[in-house]
Amino acid sequence: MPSLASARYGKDNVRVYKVHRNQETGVQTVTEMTVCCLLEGEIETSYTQADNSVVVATDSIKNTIYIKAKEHPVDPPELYASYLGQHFLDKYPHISKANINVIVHRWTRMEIDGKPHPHSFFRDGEEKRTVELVAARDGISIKSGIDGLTVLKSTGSAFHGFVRDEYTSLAETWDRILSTDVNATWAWKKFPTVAAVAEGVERFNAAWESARKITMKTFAEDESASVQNTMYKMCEQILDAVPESEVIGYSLPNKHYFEIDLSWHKGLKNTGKDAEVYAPQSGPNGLIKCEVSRS
Ligand SMILES: O=c1[nH]c(=O)c2[nH]c(=O)[nH]c2[nH]1
Repeated sequence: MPSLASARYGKDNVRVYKVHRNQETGVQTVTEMTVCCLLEGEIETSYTQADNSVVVATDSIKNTIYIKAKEHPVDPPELYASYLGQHFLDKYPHISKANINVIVHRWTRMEIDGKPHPHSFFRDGEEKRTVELVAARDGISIKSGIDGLTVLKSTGSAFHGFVRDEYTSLAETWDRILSTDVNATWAWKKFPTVAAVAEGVERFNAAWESARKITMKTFAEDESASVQNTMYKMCEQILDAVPESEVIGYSLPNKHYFEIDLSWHKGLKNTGKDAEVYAPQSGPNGLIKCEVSRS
């Protein structure tokens, strides 16, 4: 006899834009996000018995996403997601969990003639700020993150000493190109209430800035022995910088740049210390992940 093992539903890809207009200075500030909201609870009969009396329509969920963005600040996204998630628990007794994902897109203020422009912005990269939040009856779990921060260093990275056997063709290297699209997350200790999220709310933007700085500084300055070792150093530092974080995670593709032997053409030297022109690879790529927690 089949039984419903798990179920959640809601609205995905809800695009939201909010502007704040400072009436005194005339300066406007904008936020653009993509929101996903999926509900769980006593909703089994909607699947098993066509009982729609337990269904908050996904259209109403979409409306709620807009209304909560109007009623509350959307910066930081962790606080907005908390208000949104808690709303579904407060309003509908049969809903036990609201899973909220927020992706914040970059709109960076333009500088015109050396001055920040009051209402014009540009997209300075596809990097996103992310929030994965679960609002439940026993509290609010939040994982914040960075996604799609593309970085490259042209030296200061090595990879040697790895297993060599009859499957190995990769040469050891003491100087290689290192490039990746950073996905980093930091999970917060559970918050008992929205009020606890709101109290000391500066923690969220401060953590995002620290994580971003640590990621870039460590990437740039570490004499990397491997992706594994460099990412572990990043995790250690974020745990230190963000005392309320519990688990730091990284997922890093190793985007390969291959040397090209051009010696067949007039003896051109383009390998080893003479390598200048490389072939960036779109795949396959390495994929290295880890999570680091406090022991
Ligand atoms: O930093 C690296 N880690 C690996 O595990 C690995 N494997 C590989 O082929 N190249 C690399 N580079």
